[in-house]
Amino acid sequence: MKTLTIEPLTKEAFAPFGDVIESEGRDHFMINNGSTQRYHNLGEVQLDEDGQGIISIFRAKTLEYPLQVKMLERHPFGSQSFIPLFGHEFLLVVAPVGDGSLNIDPSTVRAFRANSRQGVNYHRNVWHHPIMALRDDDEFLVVDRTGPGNNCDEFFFDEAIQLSVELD
Ligand SMILES: NC(=O)N[C@@H](O)C(=O)O
Ligand code: NI
Repeated sequence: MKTLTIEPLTKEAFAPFGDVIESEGRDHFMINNGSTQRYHNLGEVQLDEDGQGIISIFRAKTLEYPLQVKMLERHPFGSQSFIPLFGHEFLLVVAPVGDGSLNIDPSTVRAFRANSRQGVNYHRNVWHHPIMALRDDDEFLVVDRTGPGNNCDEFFFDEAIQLSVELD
């Protein structure tokens, strides 16, 4: 069974999948008469012409680890971001957009661990596992798309991929 190695989340490593939302090491400029640093345009909100951007909160239970990754999903009509509200680390499993077909090469699947000050923004059609909290009832601010059409494709692997992780 393929086992994923969990990589630390960095802007560079995650670039094929989307944006890392963080202030550490990022450019900023002063606003509000010098009282506030603006870390500008950290992520791109992507929408189709019929979509509407919305803000939600996800309260997530932890999954059973080690996790058998059986499926990934993608959102063809818009990006989806997850920003932790309680400052806890969380896990990501992703795969690149590929050729656009409803298929994922298991060798392209990667896992990342977000530190306590990072969020992510999955770009349109980037394959990802549904939110994987590492604390029960953890909460995430979610910016994504609502509108007509089915905005969630799922792909199930012939053989599950193992994700082992040390819980806090
Ligand atoms: N289904 C839903 O809104 N959540 C997923 O897209 C997810 O990535 O957690
Ligand atoms: Ni999603």
